[in-house]
Amino acid sequence: MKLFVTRAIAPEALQLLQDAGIEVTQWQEQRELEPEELIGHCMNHHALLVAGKSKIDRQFLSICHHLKVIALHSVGYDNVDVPAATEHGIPIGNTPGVLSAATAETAFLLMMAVSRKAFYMHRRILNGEWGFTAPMDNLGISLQGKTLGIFGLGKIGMEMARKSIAVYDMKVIYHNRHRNEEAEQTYGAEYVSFEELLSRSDVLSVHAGLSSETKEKFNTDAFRKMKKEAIFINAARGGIHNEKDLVTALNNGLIWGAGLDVTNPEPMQPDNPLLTMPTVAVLPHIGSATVETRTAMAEIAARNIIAGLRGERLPHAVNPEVYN
Ligand SMILES: NC(=O)C1=CN([C@@H]2O[C@H](COP(=O)(O)OP(=O)(O)OC[C@H]3O[C@@H](n4cnc5c(N)ncnc54)[C@H](OP(=O)(O)O)[C@@H]3O)[C@@H](O)[C@H]2O)C=CC1
Ligand SMILES: O=CC(=O)O
Repeated sequence: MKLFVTRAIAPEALQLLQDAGIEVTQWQEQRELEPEELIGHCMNHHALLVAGKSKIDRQFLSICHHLKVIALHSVGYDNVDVPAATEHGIPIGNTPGVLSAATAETAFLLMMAVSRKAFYMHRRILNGEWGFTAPMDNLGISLQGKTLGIFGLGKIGMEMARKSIAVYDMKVIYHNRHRNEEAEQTYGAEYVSFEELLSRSDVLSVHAGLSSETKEKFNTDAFRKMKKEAIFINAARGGIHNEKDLVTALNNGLIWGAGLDVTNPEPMQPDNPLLTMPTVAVLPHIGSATVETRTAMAEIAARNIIAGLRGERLPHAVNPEVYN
């Protein structure tokens, strides 16, 4: 059985695949595969492991319908046309859970950095602008006891809630489509409407997946309803906010600051005005990027591939309906 992998992944996972007798070809170039190149490789393979942003759309699936399994090296699956995969009988695997702590850590880091203008202060030092430490200079905003609003309180949101309560004794409110009773019991999280989430949050942290429902949910209309002192954090998908509207909201003082691990589009261009704003911190989509987490993600992806090639149920399938 032959597997094509779209990026270099952790060696521990390659070992699992080899032990299972699977022949692995890894794309080694430091660029994303073009769609035609991906199709070309898939024609000669039985399985695909997608590590990166390659689009698995209906056209790709109709050409590569012989694939027995596609495993994502991510929990998010907005790059896949899941209904089309199910129609073609292809199980799609993802990597939930193992990356929740690391991704929440990234959101937490951004929240702290924005609240104390840390990235901006670093840039000023690099420019030789240490300045005076006068009482009213360089002031940030304290997070102690403030209200954290979570849009999409699932596995990563739970970790964000836990850290924010433990460190800053924050009050957690959230908006999902369904109530998260575990979060309500464990963290005293309060379920609120989307409008209330906007109006009450001191920090609003986005942890929902990207879908037609969440696309550009954070736009001028939403930013206008937020507190002027609020911090907006997005460590989920850049498509959930409208970036031009975010720039305008910050410039016009509709909100105070923003921390982004994900941008719209990616990569963010170096001349983007967000990169020079004092109350903005941007990271290049490194949410799950620790050695431990990426190894665990690769191992789950490998286990999904092995199960799929053996005709067994994937340990983590995005489309379990494929087995009906
Ligand atoms: N920056 C990075 O590197 C990383 C980013 N991510 C992103 O984080 C996302 C979340 O991951 P994870 O926590 O594991 O996923 P979960 O499925 O555990 O949580 C997602 C939450 O979002 C809620 N949600 C989904 N749609 C909506 C909606 N339309 N309105 C309100 N709430 C909604 C869901 O609740 P309900 O169904 O009740 O609405 C659920 O609680 C991933 O999809 C991925 O895009 C993940 C890992 C790393
Ligand atoms: O963005 C990363 C993911 O796992 O989803």
